[in-house]
Amino acid sequence: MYDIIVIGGGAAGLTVAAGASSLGAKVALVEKSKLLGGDCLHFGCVPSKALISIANQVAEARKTTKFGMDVSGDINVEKVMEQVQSSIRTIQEHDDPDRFEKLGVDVLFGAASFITSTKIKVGESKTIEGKRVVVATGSSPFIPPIEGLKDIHYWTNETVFTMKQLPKRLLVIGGGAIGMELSQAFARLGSEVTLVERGKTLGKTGDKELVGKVTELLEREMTVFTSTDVEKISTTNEGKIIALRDQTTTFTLEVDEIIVAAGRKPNTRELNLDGVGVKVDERGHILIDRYGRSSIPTIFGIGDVNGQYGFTHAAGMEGKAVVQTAVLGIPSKLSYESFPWITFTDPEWFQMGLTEESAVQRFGKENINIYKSSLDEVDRFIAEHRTEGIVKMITKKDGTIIGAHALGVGAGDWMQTVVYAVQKKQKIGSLSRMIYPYPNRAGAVQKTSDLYWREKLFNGPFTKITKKYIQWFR
Ligand SMILES: Cc1cc2nc3c(=O)[nH]c(=O)nc-3n(C[C@H](O)[C@H](O)[C@H](O)COP(=O)(O)OP(=O)(O)OC[C@H]3O[C@@H](n4cnc5c(N)ncnc54)[C@H](O)[C@@H]3O)c2cc1C
Ligand SMILES: NC(=O)c1ccc[n+]([C@@H]2O[C@H](COP(=O)([O-])OP(=O)(O)OC[C@H]3O[C@@H](n4cnc5c(N)ncnc54)[C@H](O)[C@@H]3O)[C@@H](O)[C@H]2O)c1
Repeated sequence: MYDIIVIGGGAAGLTVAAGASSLGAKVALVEKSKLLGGDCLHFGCVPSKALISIANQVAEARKTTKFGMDVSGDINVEKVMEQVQSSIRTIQEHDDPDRFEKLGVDVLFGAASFITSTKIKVGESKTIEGKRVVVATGSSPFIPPIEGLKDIHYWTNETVFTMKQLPKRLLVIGGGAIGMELSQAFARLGSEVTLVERGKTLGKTGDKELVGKVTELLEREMTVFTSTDVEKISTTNEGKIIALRDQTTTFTLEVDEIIVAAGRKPNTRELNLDGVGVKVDERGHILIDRYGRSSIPTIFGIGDVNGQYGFTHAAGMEGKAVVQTAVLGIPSKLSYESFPWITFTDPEWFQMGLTEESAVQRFGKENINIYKSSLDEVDRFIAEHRTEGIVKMITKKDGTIIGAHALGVGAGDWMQTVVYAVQKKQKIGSLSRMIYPYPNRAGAVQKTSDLYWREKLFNGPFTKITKKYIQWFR
């Protein structure tokens, strides 16, 4: 009898397996594919960031023509993907089954499903038993029911990182994080990209002002259609004919290849959750309480499978909390307070907490302050000719940060200071009091947080008092 059975060897499952066994629990980790690491390593974060980095290098190299460099020619995508795969292989070593076996974890390969709430079938014939079961089976690409799509070849995040030929004309369906990141990467590698989003905006949950700016920047490199549906796809000798419909008209487009990035679906179908009484929502996500427990309290659902926040760092946070709850019996809440994420477009888009719209709705306009700086006011970005972007911080009247958003080169890194401040319950003023080595990019945070003091100085009684004091001191 295991103390814990973990189903799924991705970001969430590996965190639990390593954490639980290091506390001395008897752990089994079951993985359906041949390798540990999950989506993030094999088809997600790692290959996409490797691809984005190469695409950005190509874009930067092309810019050097204006300094007299002779940069021309086409990209060999097979070679690009070789480098992408080599990034995966290097990180894979960290997720080697041997490492987990050495930690005391029994690693079993095969698809898992529930027989009872404590008995798990692995592959065709093996059965194991555990006091607690953590389901961390992740998610897969959702393929929308578009007429003609299933009859043609298309790419998803599970296949695209093995592409061998750069498409001349590429359609990307879906303007979420995957769609935005991959569209820009392929546009920079040399494809003519059309990005189609059926919703009103790209990155739908974002702060409206930043969504507008990201869209504007992407539109410089590709065609973007929002509020547009793909109605039908057919093929001819020349390519794929895409029938599109926006709010007023229908029109067609011809492309060579299609990437589908239209959302995710949880991997719960084959688990027999229904058979053991684990409740799921209408899309199949495991319904959990604030400790990550399902409707059967000894069964947990963490990572993409619970449909909360589809990020590796969410899976990690949930995994750590569940180790404490399931192994030590000390309930630890999953906490999404001050949860940040980054869309790795260039420039990067950082988001944390409330947007301006949601803050106004929640607290009322009169109860919040908005502090904004444009990157064309920050020396480093000016020096580098990379002034496209903005920092926006939203606070309560007392300076408590309730939202932080940024678009800018490297924003994902330099906005981490704000994450730390929020987690340490520091107000916006304390960000202004730090020393920022000149001219680092985090200077954009300083510039924005300085606005808080400036406002206090000019709108409060402080200047009147200091004036009087200086007169007296003279
Ligand atoms: C293109 C792309 C880019 C991304 N970029 C980022 C990023 O930059 N930053 C970020 O934070 N997040 C990113 N994500 C999201 C991130 O990849 C996921 O949030 C993360 O992988 C979720 O981890 P998980 O453990 O829940 O699932 P996974 O990592 O998918 O792991 C689930 C594992 O369970 C296994 N499994 C499934 N069913 C069974 C079964 N029945 N029995 C046994 N094993 C099973 C699977 O084979 C898999 O190994 C990206 C995702 C994609 C698709
Ligand atoms: N940088 C990152 O952290 C990062 C990067 C990539 C992915 N991810 C994770 O992966 C997941 C995002 O995946 P995604 O971008 O596929 O999903 P998503 O749900 O974020 O976006 C999918 C988009 O496709 C649109 N769509 C759906 N059907 C459509 C259709 N028929 N025609 C046109 N548009 C259509 C939806 O309106 C939606 O905006 C999230 O969990 C995200 O957190 C994170």
